[in-house]
Amino acid sequence: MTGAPVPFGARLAAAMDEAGPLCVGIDPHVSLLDDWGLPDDAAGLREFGLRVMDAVGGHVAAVKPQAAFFERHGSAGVAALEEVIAAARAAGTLCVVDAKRGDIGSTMAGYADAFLADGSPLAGDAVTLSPYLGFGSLTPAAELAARTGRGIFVLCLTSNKEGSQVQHALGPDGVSVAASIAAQAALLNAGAVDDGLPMGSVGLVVGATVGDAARATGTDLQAVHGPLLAPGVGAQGAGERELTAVFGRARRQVLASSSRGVLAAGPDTAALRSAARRAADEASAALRG
Ligand SMILES: O=C(O)c1cc(=O)[nH]c(=O)n1[C@@H]1O[C@H](COP(=O)(O)O)[C@@H](O)[C@H]1O
Repeated sequence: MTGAPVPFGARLAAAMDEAGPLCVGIDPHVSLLDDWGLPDDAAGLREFGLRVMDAVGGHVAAVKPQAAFFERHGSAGVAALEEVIAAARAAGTLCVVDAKRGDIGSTMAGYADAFLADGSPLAGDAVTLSPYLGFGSLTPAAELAARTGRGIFVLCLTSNKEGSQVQHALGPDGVSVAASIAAQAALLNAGAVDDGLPMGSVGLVVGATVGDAARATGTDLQAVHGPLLAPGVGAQGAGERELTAVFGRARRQVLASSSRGVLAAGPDTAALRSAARRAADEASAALRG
């Protein structure tokens, strides 16, 4: 007899306690493939992703393959992404598939099946989603994630400077888009709070580069009671100081994410692993101290 799956938020909290609050992004940029002596084709992507998994699998809380780089090579690239997701599963390392999907509700159900259903080759442990067709349009994904013990990370305050155009905008009620997204995520996590879980499974994406945007937009990150995926560490310039400043009292919920900052140490396995270790130690010092 199998019981209900352990919810993603609880699994992530345990993984962060054990390995430190770091996610290694698997972003096979053409320039990195070149540096690693790999071809810019599906076989190169596969090799790149599996080498990263070999180096960091079992050593970090999570990995985050960036779907865009795999999709560049069509179905063969997507097959390589599926292999990387399977390798993360085999290593017991949580996998956030960075696909940033979002569509009207009935189509969203299709994306939900692709990235969150048991048995789907593209399903990791969580997926990144875009709420800009309305937070409610993500309901099919939130519901399926809850049923399968997976998680979702909803874009809230993104690390790019253009994001503020949309995310800082005020609705008719005077509430910013970012604050409204955070409040709706908090509602979905209320059950986890009631159940005494360390975190809910509905997370937000909040870039480590956003400065005081949470305060400026009235976004209560701590009240989300869910994981906060924080890209922008490393190559985009954020470090320990920024992580502490951006997240303040919400910092224990944060999963810092670095792609190029770690990947630049490759292709040597030991060098990649120690770059990930250093990044995890920095994230721990900033977020857990
Ligand atoms: O959802 C994301 O992960 C994401 C959101 C965001 O606001 N900013 C951001 O950089 N990302 C992703 O995080 C990764 C950052 O890569 P590096 O800048 O190389 O660490 C890329 O895959 C981005 O698509």
